[in-house]
Amino acid sequence: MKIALLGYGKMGQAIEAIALERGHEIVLKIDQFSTEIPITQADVAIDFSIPDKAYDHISLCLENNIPVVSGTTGWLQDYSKAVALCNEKKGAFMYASNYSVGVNVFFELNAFLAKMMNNLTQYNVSMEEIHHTQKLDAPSGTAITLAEGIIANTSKKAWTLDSPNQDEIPIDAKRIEHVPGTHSITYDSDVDFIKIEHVAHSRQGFALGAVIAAEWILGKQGVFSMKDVLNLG
Ligand SMILES: NC(=O)C1=CN([C@@H]2O[C@H](COP(=O)(O)OP(=O)(O)OC[C@H]3O[C@@H](n4cnc5c(N)ncnc54)[C@H](OP(=O)(O)O)[C@@H]3O)[C@@H](O)[C@H]2O)C=CC1
Ligand SMILES: O=C(O)C1=N[C@H](C(=O)O)C[C@H](O)C1
Repeated sequence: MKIALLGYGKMGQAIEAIALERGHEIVLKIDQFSTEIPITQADVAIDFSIPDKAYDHISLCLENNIPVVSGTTGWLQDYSKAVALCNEKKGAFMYASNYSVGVNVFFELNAFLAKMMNNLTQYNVSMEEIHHTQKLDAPSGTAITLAEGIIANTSKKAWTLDSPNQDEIPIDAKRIEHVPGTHSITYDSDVDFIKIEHVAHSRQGFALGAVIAAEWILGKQGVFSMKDVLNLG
């Protein structure tokens, strides 16, 4: 498979290593200095860039009938536009806030736990995410997906980085050198707390998941998520 890497930073380079190991070819590497993107050289594109560029990358791919897998976070105000363009062009597009298998299992666990905790009003829910200091967005895309999982299964209506009101889930976004990605959810009461946590040891899990998603999307038409790729039962 001929892959275009739209964004060739920490994730782009981790994806390149795994894609080459799996027998693929990298035909384009785009960074902030790239002046043109000859996307039609590629069979599939993988976008891990910056929030301000993600929609431009995705729409360029869809306009040129190139399937695109995006992992860039912090651009979701344009997500519905990307979905509409994909449907109009009969293209193939996937976004996931986190491509690792472990986090996708964690998303399911989070939803299950939220459902159980819904009527237990003595518990207060909160979330913490920790990432490296170069991260541009806060909270992380993964934290937003986790918050959406809680909102869908409880009376909570929104998340906040500030002091929460009764309807809100507080998210504490911490930035610490070299941390690849840690997310935890805590339900605290006067007598105990329940905490679930996912800790990434490195970027390998995100990168492998993105390459598997790119292999999977080739030849398909539609708007997909990582849930479509993984058979979590
Ligand atoms: N969904 C998931 O599983 C994961 C998502 N992410 C997300 O992926 C994104 C990238 O993360 P990461 O690789 O760590 O970030 P990096 O900062 O290491 O890489 C970003 C890349 O985008 C490029 N870039 C910057 N400006 C432009 C521009 N104007 N046009 C084109 N490219 C540009 C940078 O170029 P240059 O090198 O020249 O600066 C760099 O190659 C983030 O949004 C992050 O949150 C990260 C991990 C997992
Ligand atoms: O920027 C990162 O590094 C990461 N970003 C993603 C996010 O915002 O959730 C996924 C992962 O946690 C690493």
